[in-house]
Amino acid sequence: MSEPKIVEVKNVSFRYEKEWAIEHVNFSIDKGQFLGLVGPNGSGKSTLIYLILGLIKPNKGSIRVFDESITHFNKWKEIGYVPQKANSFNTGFPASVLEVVKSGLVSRLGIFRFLKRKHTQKAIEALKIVDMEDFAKSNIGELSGGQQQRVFIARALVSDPSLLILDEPTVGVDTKHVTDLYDLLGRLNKKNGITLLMITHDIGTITEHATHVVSMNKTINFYGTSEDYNQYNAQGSLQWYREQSDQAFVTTHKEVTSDV
Ligand SMILES: Nc1ncnc2c1ncn2[C@@H]1O[C@H](COP(=O)(O)OP(=O)(O)OP(=O)(O)O)[C@@H](O)[C@H]1O
Repeated sequence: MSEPKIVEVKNVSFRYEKEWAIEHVNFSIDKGQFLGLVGPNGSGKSTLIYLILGLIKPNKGSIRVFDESITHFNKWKEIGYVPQKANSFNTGFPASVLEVVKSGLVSRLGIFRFLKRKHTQKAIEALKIVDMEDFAKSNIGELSGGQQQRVFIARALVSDPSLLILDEPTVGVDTKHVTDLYDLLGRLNKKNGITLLMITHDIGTITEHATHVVSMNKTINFYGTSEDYNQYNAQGSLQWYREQSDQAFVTTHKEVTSDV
């Protein structure tokens, strides 16, 4: 029997007011995948993430996370979330790196439980994963954009999630540190076994890091492996889909004729 999906989005449509923000979206994420979600501004990427996080409800279709309907799901510690522009603290922001990471242990129910020593220990462990333990006592506002982003990843990792969702983590991070950030994400995925879903505008480089890609503009234009996405881009969508349907025809034809 195949393993249950980590995320399963089935025929989902959502509108904020009159306009549909996303329509008939279908895709799933298996355990261990690193899925890059790409698309132009306003194409519905963040909306899709809010739906997966249960923050808004689909008007049509259904979503399952960890093999449970999103409407009943309550194991939120399984999901770490790094929101868009998390790294925008100014130098005056009065919180230490350790405090920011510990705040990731506040549950969605708002129970404030993070003052215990073991929680400090958990936060330090999360900072170690992102190579930021030396900055535990620093003020968050004193760090660079890339360093702040690592702290926010540590904040999302502090509850040991199996799925990490990141909304454009490379925005505001300089080129050298973008490479470091991708190395970190690769390590979390391959070494720590964390499934990743990441919104990005790095269309040129995402396939070097992600195993799978969803490209959307309200509806899904492409969903498949990074290898196939490179071919899809190289050939143009029309040619690519033509070849796919030709191949499907040949396969089906072979199956049918060999059955005769
Ligand atoms: N709270 C809201 N109320 C009404 N419309 C909204 C709201 N949030 C987003 N929208 C609209 O929904 C559509 C999808 O927006 P969304 O933020 O999901 O796109 P996105 O792909 O994440 O964009 P970006 O790459 O710019 O972050 C856009 O047309 C946007 O204007």
